[in-house]
Amino acid sequence: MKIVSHIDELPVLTNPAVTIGNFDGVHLGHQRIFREVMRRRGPKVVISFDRPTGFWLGKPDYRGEILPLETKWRIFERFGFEYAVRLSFQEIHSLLALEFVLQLVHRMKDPLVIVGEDFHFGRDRTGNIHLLREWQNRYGYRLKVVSFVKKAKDVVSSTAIRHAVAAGDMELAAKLLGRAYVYQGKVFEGDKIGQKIGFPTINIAVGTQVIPKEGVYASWTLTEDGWHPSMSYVGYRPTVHGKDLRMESHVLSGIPVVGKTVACAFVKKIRDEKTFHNLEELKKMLYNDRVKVLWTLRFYSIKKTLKGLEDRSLWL
Ligand SMILES: Cc1cc2nc3c(=O)[nH]c(=O)nc-3n(C[C@H](O)[C@H](O)[C@H](O)COP(=O)(O)O)c2cc1C
Ligand SMILES: Nc1ncnc2c1ncn2[C@@H]1O[C@H](COP(=O)(O)OP(=O)(O)OP(=O)(O)O)[C@@H](O)[C@H]1O
Repeated sequence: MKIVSHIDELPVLTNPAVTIGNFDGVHLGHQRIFREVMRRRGPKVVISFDRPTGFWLGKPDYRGEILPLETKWRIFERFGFEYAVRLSFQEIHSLLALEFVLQLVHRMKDPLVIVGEDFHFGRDRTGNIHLLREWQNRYGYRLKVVSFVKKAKDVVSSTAIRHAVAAGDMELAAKLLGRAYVYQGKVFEGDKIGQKIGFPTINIAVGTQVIPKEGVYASWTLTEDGWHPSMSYVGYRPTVHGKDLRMESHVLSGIPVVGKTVACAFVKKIRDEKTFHNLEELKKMLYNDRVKVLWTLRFYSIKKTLKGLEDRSLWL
């Protein structure tokens, strides 16, 4: 997949199928659009942003990215896109809807634009599918609107997924995403207390993705040597009077973990975080957690957890 940073850096494309959006998460709704694009013969183009617009606009319900920033582009490639335009928000947010359409048709001959029902674009989100429909003949493109994907009563949207993750509802997040939520981050050295009590942990630096609610999770942790069943903790470590929010993963097999960056697929929350009187009590609880996690993961192989997106190269 060729990635460019402006539409006018694309070669002139004939009959391309083009889609536009944040696509944070590449959730089930986005996937329906991508499948529509892939059914077409012409070059396949995705136009997206360096970071979701919610981040730049400082929306109060924006809690971070769903996908690690680079992973989103790798998943586009995996879906079969041949070209990706990686626009910076600063550049695009002041463009009028019409200016955007003109840029598009300047570089593309008879493009087919494929978007969802609630697609908005251009300055102040003034562009929408009604305008796009109206302008089709005048500016020389075709429009295909993909119907909205819903999961029973649940709306599939990046916003809903961010909420689910922040609330610790990993099963809902996975239902809307079509795979488990994955957090990726750099490893840093902790205080080594975990080692002393027989539960060494990988400490994952907090980055810009949505942070799951404080608690303990059944998870899979990806290191340089593959995915490992694990139990992960998000919280302030009240038992040891911790100060900052930590994300830690204990690999159940105890295999020494290598790598500067790891990824953690959160499968299911198994309990809330607790304050223990001492490390002995915490240790006892960790043995219980281990049993619960092993039991939970019996039903979630890594293949079932990530639905074909388990390649290391997508996440690290
Ligand atoms: C599965 C798991 C569950 C945990 N649950 C709690 C908890 O409920 N309360 C708490 O204070 N710390 C909890 N911890 C965090 C431990 O206090 C922490 O791993 C320990 O302090 C080691 O930190 P270190 O790696 O920086 O040395 C948990 C850790 C893991 C791996
Ligand atoms: N559930 C869905 N079904 C079909 N298409 C969808 C769905 N959700 C979003 N889309 C479409 O995907 C494209 C990209 O939209 P965007 O990434 O902004 O999605 P979003 O999930 O609605 O995000 P947000 O929650 O931040 O508004 C748009 O064309 C949009 O209409």
